[in-house]
Amino acid sequence: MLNVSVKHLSFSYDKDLILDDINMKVKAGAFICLLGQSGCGKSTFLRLLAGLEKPNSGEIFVNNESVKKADLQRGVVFQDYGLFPWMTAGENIMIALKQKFKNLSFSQRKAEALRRMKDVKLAESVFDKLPKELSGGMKQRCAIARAFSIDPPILLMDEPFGALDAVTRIKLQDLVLELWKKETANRKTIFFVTHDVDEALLLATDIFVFGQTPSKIIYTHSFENDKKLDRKTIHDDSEAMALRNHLIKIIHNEVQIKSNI
Ligand SMILES: Nc1ncnc2c1ncn2[C@@H]1O[C@H](COP(=O)(O)OP(=O)(O)OP(=O)(O)O)[C@@H](O)[C@H]1O
Repeated sequence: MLNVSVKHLSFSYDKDLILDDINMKVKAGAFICLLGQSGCGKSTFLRLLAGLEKPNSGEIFVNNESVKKADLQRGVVFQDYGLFPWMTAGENIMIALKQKFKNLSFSQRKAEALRRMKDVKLAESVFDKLPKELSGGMKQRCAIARAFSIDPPILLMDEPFGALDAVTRIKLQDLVLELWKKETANRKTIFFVTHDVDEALLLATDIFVFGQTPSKIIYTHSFENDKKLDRKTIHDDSEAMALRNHLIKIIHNEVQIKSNI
């Protein structure tokens, strides 16, 4: 389990300042949801966490070690699945396993890939199918299986369910929560970008809201004792409803807020 801290992080694309002095302390095993308007820099922030971009100033630390480049400690799941189109679903998982577990034989990797597919409720027959033969939900299950197969202590998820229909989205939200919760001793620290406040309320132990560019963190909310809301509470409970409405107003600049941190 790994803690993450972000200290005075700033980042520009050429001359455009996108992230301006971002600070964050995240405890190991937290489920962090990142909210903010389109274009505010959430994906950019995830790319910095992944080590795919370098900050102009400031640093990201994972257990006090500065992030300098991408590595297998941080897995990534993208909205567009990121599967190699020329490989079958099974091969997409096996190639990730090969990177991480170099000593596994082919049959061991195949067995592990099948086990990971079962975890995300994909039938064995999907193993030999190409991504183009799968529905969006199946592709995303495959991408999730691949990310979990290398067992990264930190998982970065960039709007993973943004392209899916409502029912599939609900199923995959439940699946990710189930996978995250079942690792009680070694829970992953998840950073999850979403536009959807309800999704954040359902998944998050902590919510961070980014303002518009140059973006700062303008609001945070942590649930006490990592208590999680269920779907019914989000829609029926007055406190949860008030938080939901408040978050929506903050994201859409309807309330003037400097920062609550
Ligand atoms: N490779 C790039 N080169 C130049 N500018 C970029 C690049 N990637 C993103 N940007 C710009 O940086 C800003 C932040 O983009 P980013 O994708 O991080 O925002 P976001 O909050 O994730 O948006 P969305 O919610 O729409 O995905 C935007 O203005 C975008 O146009």
